[in-house]
Parts: sequence; structure tokens; C-alpha cells
Amino acid sequence: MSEMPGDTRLLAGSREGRDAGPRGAAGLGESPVPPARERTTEGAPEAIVTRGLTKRFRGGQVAVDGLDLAVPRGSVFGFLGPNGSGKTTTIRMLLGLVTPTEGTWEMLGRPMPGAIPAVLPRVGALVEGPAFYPYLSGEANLRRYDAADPAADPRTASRRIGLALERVGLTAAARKRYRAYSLGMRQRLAIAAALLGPRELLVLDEPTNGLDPQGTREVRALVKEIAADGTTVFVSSHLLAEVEQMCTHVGVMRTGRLVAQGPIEEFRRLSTGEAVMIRVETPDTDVAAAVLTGLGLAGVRTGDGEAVAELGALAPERVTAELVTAGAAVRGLAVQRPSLEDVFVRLTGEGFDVDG
Ligand SMILES: Nc1ncnc2c1ncn2[C@@H]1O[C@H](COP(=O)(O)OP(=O)(O)OP(=O)(O)O)[C@@H](O)[C@H]1O
Repeated sequence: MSEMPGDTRLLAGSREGRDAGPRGAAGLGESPVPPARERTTEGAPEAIVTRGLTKRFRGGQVAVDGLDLAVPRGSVFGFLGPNGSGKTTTIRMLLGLVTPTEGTWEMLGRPMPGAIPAVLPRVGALVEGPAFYPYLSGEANLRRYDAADPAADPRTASRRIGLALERVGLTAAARKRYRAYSLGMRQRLAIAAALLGPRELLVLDEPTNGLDPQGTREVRALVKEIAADGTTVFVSSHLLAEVEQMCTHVGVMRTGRLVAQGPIEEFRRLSTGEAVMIRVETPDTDVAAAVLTGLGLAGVRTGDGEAVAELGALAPERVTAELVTAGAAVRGLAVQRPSLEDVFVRLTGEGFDVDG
């Protein structure tokens, strides 16, 4: 797994980068000479870096507020946040589709938006699904799509299209009409359109939105395959399970702010700070509750055939022994460690849809 600079910035923390930087001074288009720290090299360890990136829409709505993202090369970076938290606006800014109100950003080591002509051909993007013709085949649709790109050499179109179809596993269905494609195949074709040409970075905005479970699985598997080939993938989602299954890194958005970012392992480690619960399944709930209370455990409560408490640092075998000594018939005993979801809920103050 690639290392993210400043892993310690996992929690809400990317502020220092912003304060040290040219925030505010760099209203885009206002400064003809970019600050020295913007002149980065192609070999930068991040595929995307933003500093203080902000979008205030007319009418005062702040959609994205001082974003300091660092997306390591080679990562599958899950850009996670509830609906309306600013993910799409961020992606549109990164791709030069919307002008930031404030802040700077780099893609593939080059300062944007100045380097757009050099950088965007190396970046595949799926933001709004491309409109495909239902009565044309997948291949014919890609041909039209490719022909609309002035940078694409028509002499090599067939090869490009063949490779893109192969990459998304649609070679066998290339001649089928688009309208006969399943939802998953349609989305894979959209990803193929983003992969017409060799890409170092793929940006996908909610690629599984609206898909059935089978389509969702296909797209997730495809993202992993693309990443395994060395392409950095920046993928937005409001689904925690999706990010957990696909991503090596996560950035968490809440109302336009990045509240945390880092390797997913770091988030898992964070979850160890949450309360570990012990759940005793027993017909003798009162006896069990008395034992748990006697052991000094907090949050003791009884329910339907069970007694529950916060285990804290106590060894579960100690609880088991005391329960047996007290004569409680123990049918089951479970230690519940906090999930990644608990951590995200604490960070964002709201729940996530867990299912894909
Ligand atoms: N063109 C616009 N003009 C005014 N406000 C906008 C515009 N585009 C987005 N917004 C607002 O900015 C906020 C962030 O929207 P954005 O679409 O970036 O969020 P999101 O996290 O991608 O959510 P979703 O998953 O629902 O698309 C929302 O409150 C939205 O209403």
C-alpha cells in the first residue's frame, strides 16, 4: 500500500498544509506567476493534491470549504460523504469543469488549471454518465465517443476501442446493442469510454449509483482490476461498505469540509478507541447483570435473553468465570469490537448507508 505523506493528518487534520500555503492569495486567474511551491515535479508521490480548495456558489452557498486533499499515486482513494457534502463539486473543480473560488490544486504533479491540456489526456473521468445511443452497439458507441475527442488520432481508434472494451470485459458483447446491455454492462461501457487511451488516473463520481447488486459487484471488481494495473483511482461514494471493499485510502467529507483522510488501515486502528461491548446470552439476565455491575463494567443493561455492558480493559475470560461462579447459565458470549462505521459516524456526525 502506498504511503500517504502526513499519515498523522488522518483526523481533520490537513489544516497545517493550508495555513502554510498560499490560501486566499491564489484566487485563480488573478496571479500570473504561480507561487514557487506550485511548481512541482512530475514525480510527485500524489496523483492529486489540493490546498484550500473552495467553491462558493452564487447566492453564498459554500459547497466545498478549504479542502486539503492528498491522493497518493497507486491508491484507490474513496471520497466518502453523504449526499450534498460536496463530492461532485470537488470532482468538477479537479477536472476544470467548475472554477474554484479559492485555493490551488495539482494533478499528476502539475499545477492546475494551467496544466489542463497536458494532464487531462492522462486522466479518465466519469462524472455525468456519457449519453449512449440505445440502438448502436457498445463498440459503435465508443467509436462515436472517441471521434468526438479532438486529441484522439482516428488512425488508432480501433485499437484504442478494442483495448478499452477488453479492459472492462466487454469484448464478447462489443457488437450487442447498448439497449440490450445490463445495468452493469452499461456502466462498464461508460468506464471504457473513460479509458480510451492510457490513463494514469481515473476519476469516478458515484459509479455504482443506481446499479443493481450484480452491476455494483461488476463495477467494484473492475475498479480493483484497473487499480491492480497501476492506475490511481479516485472514486466518490456515499456508501461506506463500498469504500471499505474497494479502497486503500479514504477521505471523509462533511458539509463541504474534509474531516479526515488517510489509509483505511488507519481508520480501522482508530476504531479501537471506541468502546468494546460484551454481550451475554442467558436466561438469567438479572444474575448476569449483577455480575457485570459487580465487576465494575459501565453501561450495564438487560434485554430479551441477554445482558450487555462495556467491557473496557477487562478480560472476557474473567467475565465468563464470574458468570459461572454466580450460577448464570451462559448460552453465548460475544465481544463486539467497534466497526469502521462507528468511526465514520463519529467523524461525520451522521450515519452512512452501509449496504451497496
Ligand atoms: N451549481 C450549483 N449552484 C448552487 N449550489 C450548488 C450547485 N451545485 C451544487 N450545489 C450545492 O452544493 C452542495 C454540494 O453539492 P455536491 O453535488 O457537490 O454534493 P455531493 O456530495 O456530490 O452530493 P450528491 O451525492 O448528492 O451529488 C449541495 O448543497 C448542493 O446543493
